[in-house]
Amino acid sequence: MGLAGQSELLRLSQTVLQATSAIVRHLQETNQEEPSFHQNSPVIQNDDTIEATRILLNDAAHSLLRLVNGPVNEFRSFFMTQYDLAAYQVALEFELFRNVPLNGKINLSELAQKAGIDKDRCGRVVKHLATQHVFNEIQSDIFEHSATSALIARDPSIEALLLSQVDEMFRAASESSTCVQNTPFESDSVNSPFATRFGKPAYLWYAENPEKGVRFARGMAGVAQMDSPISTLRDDFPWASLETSGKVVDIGGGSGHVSLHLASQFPGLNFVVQDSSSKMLADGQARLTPDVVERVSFMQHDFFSEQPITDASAFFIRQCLHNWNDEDCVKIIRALVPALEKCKPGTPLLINDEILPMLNQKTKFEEHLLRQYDMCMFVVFGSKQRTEKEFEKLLKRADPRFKVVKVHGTNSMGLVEAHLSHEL
Ligand SMILES: C[S@@+](CC[C@H](N)C(=O)[O-])C[C@H]1O[C@@H](n2cnc3c(N)ncnc32)[C@H](O)[C@@H]1O
Repeated sequence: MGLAGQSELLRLSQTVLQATSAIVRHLQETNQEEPSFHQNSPVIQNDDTIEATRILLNDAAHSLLRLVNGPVNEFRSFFMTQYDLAAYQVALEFELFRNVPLNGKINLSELAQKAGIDKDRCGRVVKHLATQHVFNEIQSDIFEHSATSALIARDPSIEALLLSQVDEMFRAASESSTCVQNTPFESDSVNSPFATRFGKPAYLWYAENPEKGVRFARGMAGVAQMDSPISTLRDDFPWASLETSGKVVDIGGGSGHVSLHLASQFPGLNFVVQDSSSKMLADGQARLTPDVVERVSFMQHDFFSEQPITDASAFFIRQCLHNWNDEDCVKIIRALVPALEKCKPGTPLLINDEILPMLNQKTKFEEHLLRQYDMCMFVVFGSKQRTEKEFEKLLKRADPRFKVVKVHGTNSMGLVEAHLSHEL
């Protein structure tokens, strides 16, 4: 029994019921069909309130099941997780998702033949996945897509994302403790599980394996669909308050998809996309649309070198610092100081990254998702996600005159606004 004499299990199940009822009401009020596992099932169109309800539901349902299952049953489900990944690895690598027809069905012999593998292992993999509603086995040895498997078949960026995770990242993750054993007090791209497995840091390995690099980059578009939508950025910061014709410098901006989006929303602003990769910059240049072509430019720049633009209205750096350890981040931020000293006082440095919550600031469900990214950064780059305080510490280490004036944004991505005081 809980503190108030009420059953904790019932309290959690009531939360599950209330949250589910709110979602069903939302579907009815907005004339949406309920989702099913069918391959053409609609997905729930959320607004912010329903998204908050979905999080509450997940948190309560997971806690409820964990309590009812108890630790032994929990570990019975967990300790073979790597074999779930093994099934995904085979299914993705041998294109089982593509080979099951959308809006049709296929028997096992034909599927194995198309995949070019033996019928026995093909069947075991698909049947394993079907137990998680990834594919439906509609009759013995006859399969069709489920909503989940159909997404992989339809969306190349999701397929690429999953492939790079179950291929190189899964292999890299398995070297995590070896990496820490090798360098117990040092973590960077050279001393990362990825480098332990592949012999070099991820960015060098991808440069030498361009087909995997392209797959990785395509997968990043899949991540943006799930977790770091750039659409919310428009409202996360008062961009329109920057001076007219102001210049926003998008540091490590890749091919500039964020600047292109913001430029289309704020016709009074100009953007300079900086990146070390000439390939990405050329890719962005080729994607300029007439409405922004005059206002978005591209510049090759290494963010460890002194920032050359000294008349910016804002410096913006998105999802770059989480790829680097603290020492490197301090160098990246410090390279901006001479430029900020020459810009107008109050010129914002905007750091757009996931922000790890303080204890109990978020539900366990949400914190777990964020900490999965943190472990991902450790495995791939020997780097980390940070709390607001950790960002503040980095800024102060780079220059004690930095002050965090506000943290914008309410979803998993935050926008830390820092100013450099011009007084000594
Ligand atoms: C995770 S991506 C983020 C891209 C973009 N800001 C976004 O949010 O989609 C990191 C970016 O940092 C760039 N990068 C890596 N090392 C760099 C360096 N030394 N100088 C400038 N850019 C660099 C990469 O080329 C890549 O585009």
